[in-house]
Amino acid sequence: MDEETTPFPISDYADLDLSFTSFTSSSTTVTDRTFTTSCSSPRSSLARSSLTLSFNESRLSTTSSTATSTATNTPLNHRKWDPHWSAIKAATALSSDRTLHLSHLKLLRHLGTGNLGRVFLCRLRDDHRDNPDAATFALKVVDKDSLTPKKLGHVSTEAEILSMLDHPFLPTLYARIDVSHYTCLLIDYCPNGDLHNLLLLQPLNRLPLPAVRFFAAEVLVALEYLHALGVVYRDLKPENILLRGDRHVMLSDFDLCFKADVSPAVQHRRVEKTGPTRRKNTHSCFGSRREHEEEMVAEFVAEPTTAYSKSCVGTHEYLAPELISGNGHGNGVDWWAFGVFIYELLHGTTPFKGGSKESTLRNIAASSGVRFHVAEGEEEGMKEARDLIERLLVRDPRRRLGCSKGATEIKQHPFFGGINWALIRTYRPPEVNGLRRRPSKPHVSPVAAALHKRKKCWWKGLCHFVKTRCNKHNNHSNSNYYKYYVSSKMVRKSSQI
Ligand SMILES: Nc1ncnc2c1ncn2[C@@H]1O[C@H](COP(=O)(O)OP(=O)(O)OP(=O)(O)O)[C@@H](O)[C@H]1O
Repeated sequence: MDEETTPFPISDYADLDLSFTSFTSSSTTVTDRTFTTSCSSPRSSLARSSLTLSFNESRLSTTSSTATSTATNTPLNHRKWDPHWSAIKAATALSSDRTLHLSHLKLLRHLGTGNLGRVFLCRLRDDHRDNPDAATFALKVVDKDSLTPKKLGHVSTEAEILSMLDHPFLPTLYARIDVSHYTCLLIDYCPNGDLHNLLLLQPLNRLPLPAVRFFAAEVLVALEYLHALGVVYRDLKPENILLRGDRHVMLSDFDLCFKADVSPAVQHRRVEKTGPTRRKNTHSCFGSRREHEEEMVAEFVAEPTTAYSKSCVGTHEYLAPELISGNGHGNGVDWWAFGVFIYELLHGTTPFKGGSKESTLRNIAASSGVRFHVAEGEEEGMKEARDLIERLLVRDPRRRLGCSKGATEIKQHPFFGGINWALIRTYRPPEVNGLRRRPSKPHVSPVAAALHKRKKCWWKGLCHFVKTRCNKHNNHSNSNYYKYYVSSKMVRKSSQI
């Protein structure tokens, strides 16, 4: 969107008034699939049709402790050159405390509304036209006054988890800005929507198997990282898988997570070597016999083994049986949800869906595995996909794939055969309906960009000069004609550069 045409009036510095009147979400829908045991407050942000954030930031920041900004300008060493951090650094270089404030940001568009607040597309006010993506972010704005204490707890959880993350398939928290009764979280913007919307664009709402394998593999890696931090996600579903500009995934929504202790360890496992050269003949006094060669493999296991929670949260169709029974659950709920997730990407619906939410819960509680309709001449890899889903949707978490050794054992399943896990972030994402590769923009060197800027300034100056001269000498001149003349000249001029 062209920032000059943004409909949102935002005053420049002192009195910051972020007022929004239009709230039709362009590409996202708010689903009602999320389930928590809490009830909404009457002042819930969802119930309101518009939002106005109106406060004086400068007054607050000098007189009150409620205006704080954290987590800015502290990139980890390996991310020092991330263009987003450089853009923030450049934008805050002139502020006295070198931290990011809301006045550094310009809101461009409303992206969507969740249980806790609204999310906006925003960019740094400083012009970064040579790399506009670097200055673009998503800002989650939570009005704390409108939330119940339970939901306020979810906001804290989300902010805490976000501040821990440093992974290509998870959001980076660039800044947390607390002003008045608002908490604002600045994270990566994902311009390609979410997997739920992508599914809706597919024939029969199903993704082709290679695309399912790709998205599932990336989600698996992200879940593995979360588990290694001791975080149980508990809200896996296509709606929460956003797609970045490069079409890789980004998990979002961490308000339902819970945190547990982890004790990562390297475990050793004996495996049989395969292949024709892996057998050897041994000779003894009892004759000769063929033996299988074995080798020890070291596996990194980092699962929150002591994770245990009793609260029933999540999305009906994705809830694991132990979550519904309320007898306590651990990280296994994520592996159950992972099975439902792969099923939904492949079949366009979830396996236990009933006519109502209650019947869905009953179906899950009574489930004894998942049944498939096996079609003739099915796609290659479907057999492996079915097997993986069956091993994930196991009622008893102790027997469920992933529950003893975590993601490692899921990665070894034949469905993911051939994936080089260490390089997955460099894989080219699948091209499916609604998610095509954009032709890359021609690279403009910084020198050419600076030259272009100078030429534009020169041309603007000339136009201004001509305009003032025309006004001075010809008060009767047709200003429409002048505008047409200048703008058509500018178009021609700029297309030459
Ligand atoms: N980083 C982002 N980039 C682009 N769009 C986003 C981003 N984060 C959120 N959105 C959009 O904004 C909407 C609201 O997001 P939000 O995380 O607040 O709530 P939610 O996903 O509906 O979940 P919940 O209600 O459980 O918090 C989402 O539906 C999503 O489409």
